[in-house]
Amino acid sequence: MSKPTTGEFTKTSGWLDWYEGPSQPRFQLPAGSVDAHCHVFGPGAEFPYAPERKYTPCDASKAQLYALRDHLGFARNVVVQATCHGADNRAMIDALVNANGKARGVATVKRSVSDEEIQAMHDAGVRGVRFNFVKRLVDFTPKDELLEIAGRIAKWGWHVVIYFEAVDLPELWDFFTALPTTVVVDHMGRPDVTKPIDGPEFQLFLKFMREHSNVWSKVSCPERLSVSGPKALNGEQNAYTDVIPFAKRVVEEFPDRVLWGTDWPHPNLKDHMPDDGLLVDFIPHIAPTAALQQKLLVSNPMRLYWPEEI
Ligand SMILES: O=C(O)/C=C(\CC(=O)C(=O)O)C(=O)O
Repeated sequence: MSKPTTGEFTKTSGWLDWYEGPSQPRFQLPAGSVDAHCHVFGPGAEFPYAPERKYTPCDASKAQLYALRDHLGFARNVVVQATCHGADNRAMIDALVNANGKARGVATVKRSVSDEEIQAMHDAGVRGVRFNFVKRLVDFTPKDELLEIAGRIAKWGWHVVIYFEAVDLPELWDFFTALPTTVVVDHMGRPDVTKPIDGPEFQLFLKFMREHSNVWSKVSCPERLSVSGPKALNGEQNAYTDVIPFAKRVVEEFPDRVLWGTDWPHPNLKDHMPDDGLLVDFIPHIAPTAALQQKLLVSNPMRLYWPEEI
């Protein structure tokens, strides 16, 4: 992979660029595996970052993303609109239409989006919208506006991806359970992994999935959730052990409703930038059997993003 660039934008202070020269994973991904959560950033010179953004990243282009896909052994990607591009989906869509059908996308849209625009995004490969409730990333959007969007995109068979932090789930519960589509939670709703897995916070998340069969979860981002590490660097084969019980519980209890993604280029990490090859080696710790791996990496994402091919 080529080096990260910054273009004409100035990166947020302390920004960590994605890891150059990731290792070759020891874990061999099943054929047809999908990286179901990753982003493209710009390049800013071609697709400028949104004026309302809360951070300015280093560039992370479609070519660099697809080089990583091939290096790690993934077959396909789901490119999720990142907040640094606001509701301007051009960089994400450009990545989709240049992927030979091997990428689908999740967009951010405003209430003002037209049916023609939704149809054009659908034709490009978009299959969902993302509602972000992480306060450091976005300004508040009224829930009636989001519900209206969810109702409209449901007609295209799209789903809603939600990103929130565990402490906010009680307050968001009524809204989330009113959504009319499949709902995909980013990074297990960001559990605090220093709290007990059987404590009220994570149990509420499990109840959310248990009582609502339309709710799926990405069991991604151990590098973001981990407190005690060790970090996926320097050949570490047992990284992020504090996250394993949480992700494994979700995979084992809901094997047909889980997805996995690299989260490349790992926006806003402050502590370290993981070696993506070692992140792939984390997968068998949370999905220990071949059957669970097949569902997590192939059957589930195919059912959600490429149902016409199965
Ligand atoms: O990459 C992620 O999923 C997480 C992010 C960034 C993000 O969601 C965005 O900018 O849209 C984060 O926690 O900063």
